[in-house]
Amino acid sequence: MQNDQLDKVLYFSAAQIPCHKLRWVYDREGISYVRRTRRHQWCCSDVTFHCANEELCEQWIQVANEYMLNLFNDYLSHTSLIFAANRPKSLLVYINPFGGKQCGKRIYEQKVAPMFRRASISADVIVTERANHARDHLKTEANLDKYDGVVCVGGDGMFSEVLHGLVTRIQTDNGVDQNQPDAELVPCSLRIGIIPAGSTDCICFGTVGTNDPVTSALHIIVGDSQPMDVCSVHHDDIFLRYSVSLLGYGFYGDVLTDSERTRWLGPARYDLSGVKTFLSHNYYEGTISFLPAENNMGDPRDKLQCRSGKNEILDDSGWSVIRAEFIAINAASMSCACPRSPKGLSPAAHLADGTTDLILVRKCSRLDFLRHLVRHTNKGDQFDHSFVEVHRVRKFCFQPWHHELVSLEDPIESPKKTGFSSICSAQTTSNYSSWNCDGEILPDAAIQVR
Ligand SMILES: Nc1ncnc2c1ncn2[C@@H]1O[C@H](COP(=O)(O)OP(=O)(O)OP(=O)(O)O)[C@@H](O)[C@H]1O
Repeated sequence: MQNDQLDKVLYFSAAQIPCHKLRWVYDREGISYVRRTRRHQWCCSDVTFHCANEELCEQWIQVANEYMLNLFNDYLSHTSLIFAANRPKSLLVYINPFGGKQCGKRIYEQKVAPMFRRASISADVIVTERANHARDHLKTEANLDKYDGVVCVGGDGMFSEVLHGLVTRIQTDNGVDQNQPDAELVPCSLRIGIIPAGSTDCICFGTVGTNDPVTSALHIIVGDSQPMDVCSVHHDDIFLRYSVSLLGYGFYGDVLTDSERTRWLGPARYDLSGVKTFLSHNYYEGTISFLPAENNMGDPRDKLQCRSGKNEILDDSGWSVIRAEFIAINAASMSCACPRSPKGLSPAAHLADGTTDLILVRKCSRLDFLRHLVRHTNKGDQFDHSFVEVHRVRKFCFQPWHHELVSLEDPIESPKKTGFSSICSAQTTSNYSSWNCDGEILPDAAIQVR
C-alpha cells in the first residue's frame, strides 16, 4: 500500500466515526480500526495492513500512528471540543487496585499503558497501598515539576484523592490558608486525567460522556481538557473538603453511610442501601441559605448545558433563606449523570461557571418521593413536583435543627424496629443526616459551601 492510499483510507475511517465510538487495534500482523455498530458490537475493520517484513511493519506502524493521532486532533478540533495543543509527555499515574470491580491494574496495563507507549508518553505508575496514599503522596512527596499531568485509575473517590492532593499541595507551596472560606486559591497548572475503573465513575461520565478507558486514554493523549467547578466546603473556619459532583444531605448521605458498611458487596452495595434508605423515609429539619446566581447563568430547568468555563466575580447581595423539613438537599456541580441515570441529578448543570444547582426535596409521601426518583431514569422532569425546588447558586450554607426523628408514616410515635422494619430503620437513630461529599461522609452537618 502506498503512503497516500493509507492516508485516504485512514482519513475516511476516522472522519466518519465519532471518536468515542472508535477504537484502533494494531499488532505485528497489521493495523485495523474497530468500530462499534448500532447494536453495540465491535465490528472490524476499515483498514488492515499486512506485511511479512518485521522492520517494515514497524515503520508502517509508526507512520500510521502519527497519522491517526493527527486525524484525531483534527476530529476533536472540528467537533469543537476544547483542544490543547500541548500534549502530555510525562504523566504521574495512580492506580487504585481495589476500586469498582478491582480491575484498575488490569485496565491500565492492558488497555492504557500500550496506548501511552505508542504515543511516546512516559508514565511513572504508583499502585496505591491504602486509602489516601495518592493524596498524601501528592501533598508532600511527588516531584510535580517532572510531569505534565496526573492520571487516576479508579472511581470518583480516587479522583477526589488526586484533586485534594494537588490543590492542597499548590496552596501549601504558595502559602494559601485553605481554612479561610474566602481565600483566593492559586490555580493548579497540572491537569487531571481519569481512567474509569470505579463503581459509578460519575465524574468521568459527566465530563467525557462515556465510561470507557480507551476513550479517556485518547482524550489524555491528544491533550484534550475540560475546566470544572470545584466547591470548597467549610465548617466554621475549618476546611472540610472540595466537591466537584454531588454534595447530598438526607437521602444520599444516608445511602452512603449505610453502603460503607457493606463495601464487600462491591457496586451492588449502593442498590441495597438505596432500597433500605428509601424504605426508612427519613426527613431532616434545617435552614438552608443560598446566594442565587445571576440570571445570565441560566436556570437548572432551561435544559441548556454549558461547559465553557466562564466564571465572573460578583457581589454577595441577595441571599435567600428557607427553613423546612427536607428528605434530600443536593448540590450538583455537574449533571452527576452515570450509566444508570443518564440524565443525572441536574441534567443542565453547568460544568465550569462558578455555580452549583441546589435541589431541595421537602417532606413528602414515600410514593411521591419514589415518583421523583424514578424520573431520574426516564424522560419526566424530576423537578416538576410541588415538593421539589431547584436553584442555581454561587454559595450556600446549611444549619441542621435538633429534631426527634419520626417516621413519616407515623408522625406521633417513633418507629418500632422489629423484623423487616428494623433493617429499614437501622440507621435512623440520629437527629441529623450526613453530607455525602463526592462519595465521602463529612464529619459536620453544618456547612458553608462556595
Ligand atoms: N490501595 C487501596 N486500598 C484501600 N482503599 C483504597 C486504596 N486506594 C484507594 N483507596 C480508596 O478507595 C476508595 C474508593 O475508590 P474508587 O473511587 O477508586 O472506587 P469506587 O468507590 O468503587 O468507585 P466510585 O467512587 O466511582 O463509586 C477511595 O476513596 C480511595 O481513597
